[in-house]
Amino acid sequence: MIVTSTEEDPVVRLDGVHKTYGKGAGAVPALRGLTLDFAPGTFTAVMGPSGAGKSTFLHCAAGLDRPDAGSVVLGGTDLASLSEVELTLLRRERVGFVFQAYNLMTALSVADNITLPLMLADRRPDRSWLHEVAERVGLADRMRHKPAELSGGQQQRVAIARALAARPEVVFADEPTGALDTRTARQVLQLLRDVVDDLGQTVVMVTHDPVAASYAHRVVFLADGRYAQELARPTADSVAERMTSLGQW
Ligand SMILES: Nc1ncnc2c1ncn2[C@@H]1O[C@H](COP(=O)(O)OP(=O)(O)OP(=O)(O)O)[C@@H](O)[C@H]1O
Repeated sequence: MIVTSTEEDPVVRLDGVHKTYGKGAGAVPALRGLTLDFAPGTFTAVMGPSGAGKSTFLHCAAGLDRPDAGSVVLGGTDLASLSEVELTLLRRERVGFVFQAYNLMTALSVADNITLPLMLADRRPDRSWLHEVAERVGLADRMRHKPAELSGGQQQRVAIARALAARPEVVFADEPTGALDTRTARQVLQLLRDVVDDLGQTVVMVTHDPVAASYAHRVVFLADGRYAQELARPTADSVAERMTSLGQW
């Protein structure tokens, strides 16, 4: 298990990232010189008080939005050097996403949802990898079902399988267990941890929940749009304690 890495290049590196919404008197600075990196094969939780810049960080890191200043390098590619089309392709082929609301296509089967990113990228599915992913998320016998026929936890596991299908360099998860009950949430979090430990996937998860964060190798705390501090080998208690020391959540 890799907890931190000093030798390998990070999968994602943000350096001095600034992002302000709006202009003039109404301008809201969301990121104010954020520098942060994520080593390969690690699971990082990103936390911080409301308004700390977590969503903005995720959008900039995943190439969904562009910083005003500073750089984001993903798998050796400086995102600022890419055109909009190239950025779309990078998101499709090199990044996986898991959202709170699953975001599955209701008309498609589980199997088609999982392979959708590959179809969009015009890539031939790697059958043995898809089989491994389906087995791992425990849905191999549900491939022909529609999302509405699955529980919330199962739908989120489909979303995780979809995120893994293209073997992305990094998976970004935004409150992936926010809509799930406690027991189901723990299963989904353990699944995320397992894909990191067993498959070497890199996962970055934004969360408000100290229990969710405790499944990560490392918790990074943001405050006022900057890196504030971090915690290795977190427990729910140690995360909750740090949260209180960072002020109002
Ligand atoms: N589209 C936008 N237009 C204007 N201001 C925005 C926009 N998006 C975010 N902000 C502001 O930027 C700051 C950081 O927002 P962000 O959503 O990144 O924080 P967050 O840590 O994810 O917060 P939360 O935990 O409440 O979701 C906040 O002050 C927010 O109001």
